[in-house]
Amino acid sequence: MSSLQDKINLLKNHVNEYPDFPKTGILFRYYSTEVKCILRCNYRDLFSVFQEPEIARTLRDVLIEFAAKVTPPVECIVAVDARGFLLGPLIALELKVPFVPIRKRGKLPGKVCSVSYTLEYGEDTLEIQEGSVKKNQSVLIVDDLLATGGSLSTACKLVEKLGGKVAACLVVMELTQLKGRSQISADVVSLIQY
Ligand SMILES: O=P(O)(O)OC[C@H]1O[C@H](OP(=O)(O)OP(=O)(O)O)[C@H](O)[C@@H]1O
Ligand SMILES: Nc1ncnc2[nH]cnc12
Repeated sequence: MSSLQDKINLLKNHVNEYPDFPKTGILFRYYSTEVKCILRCNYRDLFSVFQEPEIARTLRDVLIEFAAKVTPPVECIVAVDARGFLLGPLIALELKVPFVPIRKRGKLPGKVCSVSYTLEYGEDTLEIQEGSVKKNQSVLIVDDLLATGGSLSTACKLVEKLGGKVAACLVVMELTQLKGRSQISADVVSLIQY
């Protein structure tokens, strides 16, 4: 039986990396005022993990192990468009709690709550459906990757606007040099750090 660290190392070995995606030298470069330099980050593709069912099963098991330990116990899983949707429902089904999506602007029907955030060039908006998270519900927010923290901190704001309590954020990968976790007041757990 392999240890938790063995499983995480196995996952790390199955995340494919691409140096110049989506565009050579332009996207996935981050300006961080903290470290006062331009960082070029390889694109980390979580989909490669899902090409091998045994590795995907390992990812699911590890995420569930972390999610089950969150206090107060998780009552709702929220995940961020789009790669977060690979993970959120897997955990929600096992924990027998609802799954709620946060999507990019204009993708969710019905009444929505919106929060905008700044990107290196421009602005983006994330949305959640009104009433999808209940008042005081203990929420776990899930995503594949934490970079600058813009997406995850905006997701926290949306959950809080609906009256939910962010118990923790869980990501598979964290680009630590970008210090994204400093944007988030809730606990942040990452499985793999680069
Ligand atoms: O910490 P941040 O700087 O906000 O970056 C992290 C976000 O970037 C990626 O999503 P992306 O917007 O590329 O969308 P996708 O999942 O639809 O590919 C990733 O899935 C995270 O949600
Ligand atoms: N380096 C990266 N790889 C994959 N997705 C990302 N989203 C933001 N930065 C990323």
